[in-house]
Amino acid sequence: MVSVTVSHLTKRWGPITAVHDLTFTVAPGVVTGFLGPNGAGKTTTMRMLTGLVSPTSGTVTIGGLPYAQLRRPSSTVGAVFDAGAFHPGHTARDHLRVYAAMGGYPDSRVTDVLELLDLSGAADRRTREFSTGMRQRLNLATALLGDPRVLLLDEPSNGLDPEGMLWLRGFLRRLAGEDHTVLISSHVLSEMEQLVDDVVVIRRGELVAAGPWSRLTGPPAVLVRSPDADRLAAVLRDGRPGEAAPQVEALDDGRLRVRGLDAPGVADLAAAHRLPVHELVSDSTSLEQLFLDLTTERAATS
Ligand SMILES: Nc1ncnc2c1ncn2[C@@H]1O[C@H](COP(=O)(O)OP(=O)(O)OP(=O)(O)O)[C@@H](O)[C@H]1O
Repeated sequence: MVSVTVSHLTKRWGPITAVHDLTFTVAPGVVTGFLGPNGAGKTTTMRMLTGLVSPTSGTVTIGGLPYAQLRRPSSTVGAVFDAGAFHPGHTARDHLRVYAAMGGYPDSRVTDVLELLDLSGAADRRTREFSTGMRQRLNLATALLGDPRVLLLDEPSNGLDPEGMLWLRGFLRRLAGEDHTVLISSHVLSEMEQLVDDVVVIRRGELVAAGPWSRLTGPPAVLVRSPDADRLAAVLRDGRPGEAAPQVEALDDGRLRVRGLDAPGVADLAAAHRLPVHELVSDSTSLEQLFLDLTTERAATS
């Protein structure tokens, strides 16, 4: 099991401090989201993890060693940065063969990763015909040629459709389940909700929050709309016998925000009291708000 440890990492580009005194750990066996708004320093950090950019100060170790001291870096760390740097006339198999030869991996690995990434059927098609989702998978296949224990993905969800996102989610979950260490950056918090276990949030190159997703977001909330909101609020506040009372907040738009009771629980209580429910959704807007609160200037001054 290989952890990635970032310690007091700083990167200055001339007068710009892209990353400042950043310290965090990425654990194996979980998917960690690396979150921050545009320009926060995610790409710069990811590049420092793979030795593509050298830090001004601070260190990065992978399984206890700096990247430069890894015996076979591409069999320890696989990284996916920009999508689509393929020769348009090459087939997927051609592309992977070139990279396998560079890494010193046998051709059988090409067949393995094509299969792993659901690309066997497209192996002999030219990459110019590939969709965004297929390009992403070919990028992943390239990164996984050396069967690395650590996978770094910089904004992999860019341009992916819902089906592509669902596939990516399943794939990364599987890797984490096999004790891989997975770090995935994004500036879209809602896309990460179903995908990551842990988060590292940065703003202007500095750490804002790190830890399990659930600690960051607090208990999940649901939003419920009823024409009889006041009575429903009273019923929900009473909760279920023998359980902690849910928190209920009346919102300006007439809906109630409920914490401490899930959507089926809210629906069952409303039904038991014959109260009509016109809408019942999980509260994802609060996630975006949380992200904004964490990463905007207001957070810095409050
Ligand atoms: N090669 C470079 N030379 C000079 N400045 C750079 C360089 N690379 C990044 N920067 C600056 O460092 C800061 C952080 O950029 P970075 O690309 O790491 O952020 P990011 O969080 O990945 O953003 P995005 O989500 O937009 O990709 C920005 O101000 C950017 O302009």
